[in-house]
Amino acid sequence: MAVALRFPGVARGSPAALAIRAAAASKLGREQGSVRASARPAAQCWRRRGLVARCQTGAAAVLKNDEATAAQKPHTGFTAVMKFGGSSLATAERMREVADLILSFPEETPVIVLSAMGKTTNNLLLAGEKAVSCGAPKASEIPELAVIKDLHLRTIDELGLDRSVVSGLLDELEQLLKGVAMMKELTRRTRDYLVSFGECMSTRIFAAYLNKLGKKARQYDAFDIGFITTDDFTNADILEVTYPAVAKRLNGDWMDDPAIPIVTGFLGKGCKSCAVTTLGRGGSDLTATTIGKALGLREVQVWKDVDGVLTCDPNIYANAIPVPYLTFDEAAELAYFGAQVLHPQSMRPARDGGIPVRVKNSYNRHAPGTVITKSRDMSKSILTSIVLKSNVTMLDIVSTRMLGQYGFLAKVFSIFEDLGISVDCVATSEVSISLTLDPSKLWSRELIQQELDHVVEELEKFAVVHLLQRRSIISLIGNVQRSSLILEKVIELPTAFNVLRRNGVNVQMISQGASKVNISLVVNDSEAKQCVQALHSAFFENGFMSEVEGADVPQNGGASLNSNGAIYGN
Ligand SMILES: Nc1ncnc2c1ncn2[C@@H]1O[C@H](COP(=O)(O)OP(=O)(O)O)[C@@H](O)[C@H]1O
Ligand SMILES: N[C@@H](CC(=O)OP(=O)(O)O)C(=O)O
Repeated sequence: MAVALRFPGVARGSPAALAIRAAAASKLGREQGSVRASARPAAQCWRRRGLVARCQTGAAAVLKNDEATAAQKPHTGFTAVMKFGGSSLATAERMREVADLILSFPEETPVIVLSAMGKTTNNLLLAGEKAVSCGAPKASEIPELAVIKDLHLRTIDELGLDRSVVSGLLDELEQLLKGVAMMKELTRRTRDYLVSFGECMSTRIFAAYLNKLGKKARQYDAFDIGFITTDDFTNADILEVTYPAVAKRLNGDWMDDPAIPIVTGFLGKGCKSCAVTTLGRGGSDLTATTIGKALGLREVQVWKDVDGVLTCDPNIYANAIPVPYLTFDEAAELAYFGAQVLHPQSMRPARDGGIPVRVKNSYNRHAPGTVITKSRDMSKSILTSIVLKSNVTMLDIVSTRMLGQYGFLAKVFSIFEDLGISVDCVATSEVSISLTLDPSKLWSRELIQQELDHVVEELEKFAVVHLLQRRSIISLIGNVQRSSLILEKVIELPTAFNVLRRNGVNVQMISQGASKVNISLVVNDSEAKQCVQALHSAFFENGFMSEVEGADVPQNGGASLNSNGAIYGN
């Protein structure tokens, strides 16, 4: 895969372009011919996987991805990324503690990634929604704006900083809300610009505070240092060009004038629009792992308000316990299926770069946390965590044709493809299929009832369709090698299903993905929490794990269910 490195102001064929070409080639130990340096006029684009990035004037050296990253890594004084989420930065007191925590690792030269303070992102979104209908004269009086101003100014005062650190941004924010109020609309693009104020303010405050403590720090807005994304506002993807650009900027600045970088999480710059984009809620985790990969660092630490990744969401069940080790695959699956603790995409750069991720508790810094790596000793592991994803839409589709007809599944999936709707869990037989629709995709596309009706209408041309809403997916994230044991436990007496039945829970679908890291059960939303609690007790609290540890267990493909999934009745 090729990426383009741009060097603004360097003309094609100029001595500088030739020098870049020669330097890149020699760095890679390659023939000069394998590296192309060229100049391109402003507004010309380079294309990658169909995505187009508009670039400034500059020369482009085309290298392979990993080589490009290597070429950008002549030096790094940096050792790790430390990311702190909103829950770690809720007040001035918390900012002090986080600064103290960072300074308690004098051996580290970290890159710091910060989210917005506390609930600031939610408050910004609420303020934006209220601005749409309140009328321009009232925009300054939106209560959430007052909460945001109060939190940030109070924090500045309590930390003994100058209010000018954020006063300009607060004025701009108020102007923006007035603009939204005048226009009476909040587009996704404006929404991203609006929420960016949270991270822009928290990083400025924190950098100023570290400087005040005598630790030299430099604030960065991610959209200004090479975080280039797609233009999918509110849910943008990071483009490959980001890695060399970010490495070049952070390493370059460090070499010129060493200072701890304090980078805004969650934000990027759209490749075509050049506007501020966001990476989806919780996206600062992804910013952190992206920087970790770009700089080839030893590890990425994400500091939260819990003792690591837990066996289930502690808000659903207080008996959840920390999981000490996870693989990238397990963590990605866990995040994708709804564990709010990590951003679903955040494991990708870490896995690609082979950078371990450590989930730690900023309120309990000595707790060991969770270490996420490429592989781990799975010999004693069975079930790792139970995850709940609520408000899911499920479809039961039964072919009206006889058995033996081919093309049924293909037809079903081509409809979803045509309508651009993403499917989550699937369980199938030859003539019927149950599936759930990915709610995050529904949210980001704001899929409306009309569209769902359209899906059903299309499917009804060749099938009987039941649309079932307000369902929950309960995902059992577990050991690849012992999925059959988990299934036995789920299905057979005297365990989980029995527990579920005793609790009157009707399991409507079971699906086991091909990766076998994940077994999913679909139940009604109203029964889901009770179901998670019952499963947690059955698996984690009744000695089951220690009972089966080391037991001679059959490998994949449990007798009860087809490994590609099966409908379990309704
Ligand atoms: N399996 C889980 N393990 C740990 N935390 C979880 C899990 N599922 C949900 N959570 C929730 O995720 C929260 C931490 O994630 P998040 O709010 O994104 O933190 P931060 O804002 O600090 O990045 C926890 O407070 C907890 O309520
Ligand atoms: N502030 C953004 C981004 C983020 O990552 O936040 P946190 O780290 O607090 O989950 C959000 O609330 O979505």
